[in-house]
Amino acid sequence: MTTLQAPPPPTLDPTNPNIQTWPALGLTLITNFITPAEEQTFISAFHTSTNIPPQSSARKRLSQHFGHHFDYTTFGASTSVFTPVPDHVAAIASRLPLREGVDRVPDQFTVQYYPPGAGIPPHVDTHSMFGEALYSLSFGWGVPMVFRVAGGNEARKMRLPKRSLGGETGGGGSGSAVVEREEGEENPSWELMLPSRSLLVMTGPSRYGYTHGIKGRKTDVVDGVSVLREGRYSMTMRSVRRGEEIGCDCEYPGVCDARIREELEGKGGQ
Ligand SMILES: O=C(O)CCC(=O)C(=O)O
Ligand SMILES: [Fe+2]
Repeated sequence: MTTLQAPPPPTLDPTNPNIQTWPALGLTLITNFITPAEEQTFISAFHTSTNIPPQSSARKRLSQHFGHHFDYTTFGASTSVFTPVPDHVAAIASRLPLREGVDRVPDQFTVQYYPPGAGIPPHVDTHSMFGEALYSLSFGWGVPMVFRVAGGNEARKMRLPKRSLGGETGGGGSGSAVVEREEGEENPSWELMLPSRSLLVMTGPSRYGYTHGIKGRKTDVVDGVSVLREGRYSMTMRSVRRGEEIGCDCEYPGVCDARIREELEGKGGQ
């Protein structure tokens, strides 16, 4: 059991107590983003759907995809596997906060179920394949998400010839390679509680220059009280980059797949 390390203080929206932002990080958390009734719809839909792969272990994460599936070999969107987006998912997508002229309505959706105790290793979602804004809706239960400044260790792992793949039971995120942290490397990190029915929006530094992950543990300390985790669900929403849009010019070349590809191709003498 680990105690939460507090995130930097948020900026509060004077007109809406549900909105907390960290402008320097490009991070926003909106509580009560969906109603309890919508949450129930999502949970029942997940359990009655037919496109969830068989669970290899009751303790592992389960993923379900809508739109172009996430391809765990390219870390991008599948060009061939597509599942139509159900109405309850499209309804949420249509009310996401978009920055005018910058963000597009997401067209790829990954619903994941985390049994109690399950987590997701720290990772950086693939920069080049998806639009900047990543949206994650939490439901069923609240858990803390760990953010850590991506450093040399992440950069090294991303340069390995064969990266670990996160499949249905996943190592890494549904949008990335796994980044395991090595001992002795302690970049600044903190945990942000993602309450059930909240929406997290990652842009800028939190999207490109930080890893995010969820510790696999049975208990969380919330407001000083130890609570047993229950099953948590999330829906990650991304917009797929296509053709000329694929690429990235972020300020974090060390953990940018587009830059790493260029660098490795350069080394290969092309
Ligand atoms: O469960 C979440 O909130 C985040 C999942 C995630 O990071 C991913 O799918 O890439
Ligand atoms: Fe992720």
